[in-house]
Amino acid sequence: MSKQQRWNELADVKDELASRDWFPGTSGNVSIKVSDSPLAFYVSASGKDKTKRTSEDFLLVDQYGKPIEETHLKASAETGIHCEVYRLTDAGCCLHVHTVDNNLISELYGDVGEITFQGQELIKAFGIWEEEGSITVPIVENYGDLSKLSEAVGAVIKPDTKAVLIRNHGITVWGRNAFEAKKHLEAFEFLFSYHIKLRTLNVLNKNQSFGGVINGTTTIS
Ligand SMILES: CSC[C@@H](O)[C@@H](O)C(=O)COP(=O)(O)O
Ligand SMILES: [Zn+2]
Repeated sequence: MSKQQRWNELADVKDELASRDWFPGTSGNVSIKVSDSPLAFYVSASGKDKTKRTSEDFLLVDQYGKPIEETHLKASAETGIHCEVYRLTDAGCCLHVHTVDNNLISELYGDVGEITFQGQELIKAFGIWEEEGSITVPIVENYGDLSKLSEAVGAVIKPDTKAVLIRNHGITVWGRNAFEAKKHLEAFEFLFSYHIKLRTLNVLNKNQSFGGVINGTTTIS
C-alpha cells in the first residue's frame, strides 16, 4: 500500500473516533505503520484539533519518533509510546484516546495495576473464543516525564497485550491494522462502560446480587 493510502486510512479512522467525541480538548493521538524495516509511521501532529481533517494532520517519523521528511510540524508529545508499541508488538496501527470511562477504570484499578474482563461476548473482538477466556489491560501511572511514561508502557506490554491504560489519562490500544485497532478500542470502551455502570448499579442495589467485581475481574451471575 502507498504512503498516501496509509495516510487516508489513518485520517478515516481519526474521523470515526472524532465522530464518537473521543478527542476532547485536542487530546488523543493516532499512528499507522508505513514500513517495517526500517520502521516508519505516520503520527498525528501535536496539539491539533483531532476532529478536523487537514493536510497537516500527520508527519512521517522513524523508530525514535524523529521526523523523516522536512516538516514544520511537531510530532505528538506521546510519539514515544507509539514507538514502544511498534518495537514490542506486531501493531500496524496505534490509537490513543481519553474518555471518561477509560479514566474512571484507570483510577478505580490503578492501585491493582490491571483490570481483567471475563464472561463478556465482546472479548471475542480480541480473537479470544474460549468460554472462560479473559483479557487483561495493564495500568501504568501517568508520569509527567514522557520518556519515563513511554518506558513504563513498554515495560507492561506482554505478547498478548492489546492495550495499556495510563492512570487518569487515557488508553493506548493497537491492532495489526487500522480496522483491528479500532475494533479493539471500541470493544475496550464497551467493556469499560459496562463495568462502570455495573459497579454503579451494585452500589445502588447493595443487597442484590446480579454481578460483581472480584480482584479487578468483572463477573456475571
Ligand atoms: C490537551 S490534553 C492531552 C495531551 O496532554 C496528551 O495527553 C494527548 O493525548 C495529546 O497530545 P498530542 O501532543 O496532541 O498528541
Ligand atoms: Zn494523551
